[in-house]
Amino acid sequence: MTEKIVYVHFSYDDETPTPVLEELSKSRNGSVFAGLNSAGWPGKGETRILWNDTFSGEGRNILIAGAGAKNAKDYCEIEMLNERRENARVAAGAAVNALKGLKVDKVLMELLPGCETAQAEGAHLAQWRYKETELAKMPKLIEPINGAHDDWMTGVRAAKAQNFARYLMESPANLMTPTIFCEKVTERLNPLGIKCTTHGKDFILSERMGAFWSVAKGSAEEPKLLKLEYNGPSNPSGKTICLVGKGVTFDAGGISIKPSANMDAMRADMGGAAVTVSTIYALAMAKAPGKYVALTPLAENLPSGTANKPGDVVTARNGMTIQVDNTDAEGRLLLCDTLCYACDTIKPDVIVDSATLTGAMCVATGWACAGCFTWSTDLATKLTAAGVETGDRIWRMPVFNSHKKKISPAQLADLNNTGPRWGGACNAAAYLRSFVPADGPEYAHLDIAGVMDTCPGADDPSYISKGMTGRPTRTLAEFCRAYSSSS
Ligand SMILES: N[C@@H](CSCc1ccccc1)C(=O)NCC(=O)O
Ligand SMILES: [Mg+2]
Ligand SMILES: [Zn+2]
Ligand SMILES: [Zn+2]
Repeated sequence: MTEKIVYVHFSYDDETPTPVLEELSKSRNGSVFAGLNSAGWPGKGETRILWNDTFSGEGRNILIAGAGAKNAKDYCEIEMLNERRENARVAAGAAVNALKGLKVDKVLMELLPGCETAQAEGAHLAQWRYKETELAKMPKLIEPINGAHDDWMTGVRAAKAQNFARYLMESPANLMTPTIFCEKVTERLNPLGIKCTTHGKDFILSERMGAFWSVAKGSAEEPKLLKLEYNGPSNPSGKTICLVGKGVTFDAGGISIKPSANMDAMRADMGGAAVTVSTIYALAMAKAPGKYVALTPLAENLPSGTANKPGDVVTARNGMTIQVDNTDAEGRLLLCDTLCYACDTIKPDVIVDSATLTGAMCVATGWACAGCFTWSTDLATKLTAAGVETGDRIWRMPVFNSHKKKISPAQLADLNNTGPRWGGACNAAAYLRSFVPADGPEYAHLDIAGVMDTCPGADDPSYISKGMTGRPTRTLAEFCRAYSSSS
């Protein structure tokens, strides 16, 4: 059987083609424009398919996707986006989505100058599915027709890293336990020269991580602390970046059990760990400069006879005592010990943690962006700038001493692991901040609970199919690249 190929081209909102599409139509006696005039030119993110266009010479399957406004800005202040590149991501994704179930072997995509990376990202993020049977319905191969192949490959790698995070997050909790997570990550990352070290229960206890252990002891699954180390070919900044990611492979809430509706989504409560390891994966695939260490504490949060009970007091690695009034606020218990461990043993210049930490973050910003909590304006600016480029945005949130006062002191301990509902994401950030010494590394906490999965019914962002998103892997990788490249 002959290979089924679809050529993908682009047009703009004012019903004008790209120069390449214009030439193509001319060479086919105007057949493409004739087809588009009949079908109607596609709007942004829409597609039209001209099957077996035989008007002149060789028959060709041609898909035209709408790339939005011709004069889209490189920085749109209202949307805080590189709009031109985001439009390219959306258009490339729409093209791939439109070919679902049509038994397409190969997509050959026109490259838009300056948007090659974004197109590869949109196309390859759109192509990915968790289920093999669904993946089989998508176009098998996506290749560029013309132009900057290196930039295209940069996008292919970025999408591959985010798709790895999606795989880790989407996997059912029985198939992605702390042990399996470490195995899967090591299997994928070790061949790229990333040192992967898995620590178990004994290490966690011997390192006095009492808060982390208090959550883990409620489950029969052994907790793990996974450490990744990647050194690029050079390190222009001379700095060490440490990434930390919450890895709760299932969060039932513990004794403060969650409602059963949609509890299955809590298989992705290890999203912070997934995007953290996938960022290191992206950097290593790109042979990016810099020195990086990633730490992901992994455990299950279940109700059981050995689980934390509301009111229990546990002691963190730094000696601080914590009253566990809500066992569902477990992420900060894993993270606080890991932050202390990072400061003590790695002594990094900067720490960025990622965590599906609070329902309050979902309420605050929904699916639009991750929340960034930091006392470093420089770090907030750099993280925000990375999101503008990748289209996977970061928004700075407040974390003040007034938030800290809501959780400390507790009645029976130095800190409470929960506080008032109001400002819940900020209160959690203030809790975490207490574990990074003021004279220690620069520090930012990303609450990624809102961007964990897609927006039901709205497919937001459009180039990511329904389910767990792997966000903001590409933004973290972009931040790391920019941070490590600056002197
Ligand atoms: N696991 C965290 C966050 S749960 C937030 C969420 C819910 C549904 C879909 C996506 C994310 C947790 O348990 N936090 C405790 C809390 O917010 O009270
Ligand atoms: Mg999972
Ligand atoms: Zn929880
Ligand atoms: Zn959780």
